[in-house]
Amino acid sequence: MADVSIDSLILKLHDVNAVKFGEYKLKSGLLTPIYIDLRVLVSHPALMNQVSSVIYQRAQEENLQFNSVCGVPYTALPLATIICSKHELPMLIRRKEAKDYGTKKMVEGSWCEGDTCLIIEDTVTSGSSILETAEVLHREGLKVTDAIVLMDREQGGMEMLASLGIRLLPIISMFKLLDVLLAAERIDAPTAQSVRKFILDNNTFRHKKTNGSDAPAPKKPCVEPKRILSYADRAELPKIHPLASKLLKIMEEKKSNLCVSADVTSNKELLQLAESLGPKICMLKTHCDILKDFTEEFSQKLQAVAEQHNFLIFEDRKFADIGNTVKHQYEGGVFRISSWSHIVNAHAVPGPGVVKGLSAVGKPLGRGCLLIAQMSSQGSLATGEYTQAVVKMAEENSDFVIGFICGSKITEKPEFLHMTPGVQIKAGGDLMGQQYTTPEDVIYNKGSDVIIVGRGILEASDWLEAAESYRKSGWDAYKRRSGQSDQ
Ligand SMILES: O=c1ccn([C@@H]2O[C@H](COP(=O)(O)O)[C@@H](O)[C@H]2O)c(=O)[nH]1
Repeated sequence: MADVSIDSLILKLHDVNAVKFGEYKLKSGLLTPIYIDLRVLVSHPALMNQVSSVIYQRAQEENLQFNSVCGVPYTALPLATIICSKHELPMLIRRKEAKDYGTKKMVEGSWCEGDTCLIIEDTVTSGSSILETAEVLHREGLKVTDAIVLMDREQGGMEMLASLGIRLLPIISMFKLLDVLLAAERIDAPTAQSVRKFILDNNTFRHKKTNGSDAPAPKKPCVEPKRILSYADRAELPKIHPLASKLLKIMEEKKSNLCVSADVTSNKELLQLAESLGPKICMLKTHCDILKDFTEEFSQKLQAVAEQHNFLIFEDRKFADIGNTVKHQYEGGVFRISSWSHIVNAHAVPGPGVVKGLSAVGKPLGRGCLLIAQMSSQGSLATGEYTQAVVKMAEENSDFVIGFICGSKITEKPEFLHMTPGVQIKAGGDLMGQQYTTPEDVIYNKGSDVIIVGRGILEASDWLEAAESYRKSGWDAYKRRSGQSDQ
């Protein structure tokens, strides 16, 4: 990053009272225990310059291609001005109200039809201000694909914008800010905890989409919607990984985006589950280390059932060590996972070495890997900047990484598959922090591709009936999303 580290930037923002703790009202009317007031920056020119440099540097690091820059009025306007002036970039100004004289334009500046404009924002909660600006720019014939924000409150803005084709790139995310202020003893642990709880409890995207009849009608996207490719279209993409292509074809053929999480503890039960639910699923997820009697013979039988019913096996091993260690864990030991599992997954925490190690074993076998970009459990640290870094890691290793474990669509690249656990017919949770959302929410609202369901099926009195009901919900949501609903 630019001249300053993110940690010192956070402390400087706290010094100038741009981060306030107490009780404040958000644009939505909601009371919040933390308020980010970046309007104060105009009185601190050195800090203003530092913030502008960090934003510009982010655009450089991401290699963003754009023709102009537009700051969301008003706080981000001077930031955009400094960046454009220093780097001689064309700037556009979005008016909040049209003039009632002269040109009556809503956007000031010059541009050509089809130009791409980079949006800059100071703080994001729901993403609605960025969306309003993007809509105005779009009406003027401009494209918006990316927005850089200094402070992401991590309350669903990123997901909402992603669902409309705008990637949000945050410099500071709320959880990072809290960690830094806590470590520097600027706030105490109960304050940090109460803010974390507020953020997790008030996700504007999840709330709007899952709140049924109380929720306001979803805003019609005014940003040019990207053409929604079907699973079958995506299976034929020139850059698609062969295993991802195979899975997409299975999904289309079996009309199923259901992955059953086979969290049972004996070989016999697991084989029974695979045999009975095989026709309903595109993928079976295992945790081989919870089986009390795993044998190589069992793994061979499981492969035969997968072959017979045309589904893939995904061992949810969540590798998270250095490359050399995961290579051994994947290939050897009691489980010899690479010999029977088509897909495995990994945390990105160790850095790209974890993918290199797994890829050394899996790539020659035609296997694929999912990176864990988000988790369904409450308080997960895999959010914001971390999630974005995981997407980048996947893009850099797309010869082996075929997609993500995530809560919602996190990249617009159609070659990557999005798979979401924490799914039940009713939203809710368990006593150990698991959070559930519905098949409709995951596939239709959040744009994921595959629902991963465990106890929603395993605890039902009739596994087959429950699996069919999840298959149907997931498939109907996909059909509605791609505008092919026949309901
Ligand atoms: O973020 C994650 C990642 C993995 N899982 C796994 O999915 C299943 C979910 O089981 P349910 O019974 O449907 O809760 C389970 O195997 C987890 O290990 C997840 O839940 N969240």
